[in-house]
Amino acid sequence: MTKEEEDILLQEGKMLPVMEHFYTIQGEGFHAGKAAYFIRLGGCDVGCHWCDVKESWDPKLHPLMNTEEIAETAARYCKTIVLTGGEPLMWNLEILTSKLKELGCTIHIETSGAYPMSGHLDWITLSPKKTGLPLADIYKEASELKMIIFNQNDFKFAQEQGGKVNDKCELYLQSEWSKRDVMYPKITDFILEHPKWRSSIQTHKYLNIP
Ligand SMILES: C[S@@+](CC[C@H](N)C(=O)[O-])C[C@H]1O[C@@H](n2cnc3c(N)ncnc32)[C@H](O)[C@@H]1O
Ligand SMILES: Nc1nc2[nH]cc(C(=O)O)c2c(=O)[nH]1
Ligand code: SF4
Ligand SMILES: [Mg+2]
Repeated sequence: MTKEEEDILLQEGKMLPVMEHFYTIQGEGFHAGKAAYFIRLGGCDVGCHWCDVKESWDPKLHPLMNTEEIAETAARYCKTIVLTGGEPLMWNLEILTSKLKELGCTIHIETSGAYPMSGHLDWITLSPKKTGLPLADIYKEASELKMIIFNQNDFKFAQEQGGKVNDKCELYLQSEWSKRDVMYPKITDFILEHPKWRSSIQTHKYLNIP
């Protein structure tokens, strides 16, 4: 296949760069503890210096896979699918999510919101980043807001972003992993003062699962 032919299939969402796909337990946020099949798409230019999957950033390092085949594989394991990355909204998710819906799946997405929404998404986990702010449309659609706390300034950013989401959106503070010993005590104090927020912990890292 030529580069041009590949680009067309990517634009149409018929093929997608898949870094990895695996059956595990959702570790974070509202659905923590739930079995889910994760599809991690390559490609992200948001540039979080503490990102725990920097290997995902360059999409060229990840093989293009046939979208309908990846959907069929996922749905054989589980009907809860988590699309993540990288930044999954960099890609056209129409075909992937249509196929997953046809197979009876509920589709969750983990996103920074920095790219336009596409496809059929049942649960949107929005995790805004200062280096690539969410586009305006996603705030009214977000199911949960998951703010990463790396330092004290991030509480202010969390409150700003919390003011932009819809009323039904669940609000979470999650410490950046390497700062957890310092930041969870601060997150605890913050939540006791602002009880509409809840804490989220990357439980999969304690369980030693993907
Ligand atoms: C790797 S990102 C991929 C999806 C999307 N790019 C995003 O940032 O939402 C998945 C989730 O992990 C969070 N995350 C990434 N690195 C982290 C770290 N070092 N500590 C805590 N959470 C982290 C992100 O904020 C996001 O909520
Ligand atoms: N178990 C598990 N839960 C997760 N929740 C969000 C993740 C992600 O990287 O998007 C993630 C992940 O990588 N593993
Ligand atoms: S937006 Fe997500 S994938 Fe991209 S650098 Fe930040 S945490 Fe990593
Ligand atoms: Mg992760």
